Amino acid sequence: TRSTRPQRLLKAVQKHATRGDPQSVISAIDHFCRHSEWAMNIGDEKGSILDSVVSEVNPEKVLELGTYCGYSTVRIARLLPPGARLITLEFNADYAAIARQVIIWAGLEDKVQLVEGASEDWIPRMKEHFGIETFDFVFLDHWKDRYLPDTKLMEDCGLLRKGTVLLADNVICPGVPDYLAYVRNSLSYKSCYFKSHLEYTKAEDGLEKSVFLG
Ligand SMILES: CCNc1ncnc2c1ncn2[C@@H]1O[C@H](/C=C/CNC(=O)c2cc(-c3ccc(F)cc3)cc(O)c2O)[C@@H](O)[C@H]1O
Ligand SMILES: [Mg+2]
Repeated sequence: TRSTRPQRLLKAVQKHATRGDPQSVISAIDHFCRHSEWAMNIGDEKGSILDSVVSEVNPEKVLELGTYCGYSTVRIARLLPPGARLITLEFNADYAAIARQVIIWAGLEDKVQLVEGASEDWIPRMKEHFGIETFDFVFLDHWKDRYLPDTKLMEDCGLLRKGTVLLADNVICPGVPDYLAYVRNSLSYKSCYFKSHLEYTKAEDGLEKSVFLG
């Protein structure tokens, strides 16, 4: 049977990227998506904004919602200081399998814990299962109608502390109107918009950075 797009993306990484070199993995995926097949990775333009926010926060504990093929997982993990940890949640077994291989090819498996499961099931278990008190940085890039309920769930589970940074992809395209209204109007967040473009296209998209005020 015909291979899937994530399988072809992984093949491109294993063919063109140097094992243990995260930047070459990032470049191989961006080349594949720009010249072969579009895929919903954050991409190089928004990815540079993600890099700058991660570098500014310099987080010890990171949560990513929606691993997909692991592109943003690699972008974030490559910037983390020694001892820092990234937990990424992915409930599609096929995508999780591809992402695991991409993360291993980048040589970042020691910094990343990929959990195969749904955010709503695992957010409430972060403390007892992973010994996580609070997260320093959260990247939201899963189903767009889940950004808001999962943010409220993280608040209710006490996983956000004064200063935790939430960074949300696709706030324009496909768009997350309910989430945007919440973080921009809530007195518990200081929010700002980074205008950019939808990955590998000229369409407008952007990232919303929201700092939890406690
Ligand atoms: C049920 C909620 N909980 C979840 N828990 C764990 N993993 C989850 C969850 N939801 C979704 N996922 C996973 O996250 C990923 C989903 C991402 C959804 N992203 C998009 O739809 C998206 C879509 C576009 C896009 C933009 C313009 C288009 F014309 C077409 C597509 C661009 C993007 O950057 C996107 O992120 C998948 O790997 C999915 O299996
Ligand atoms: Mg996205």
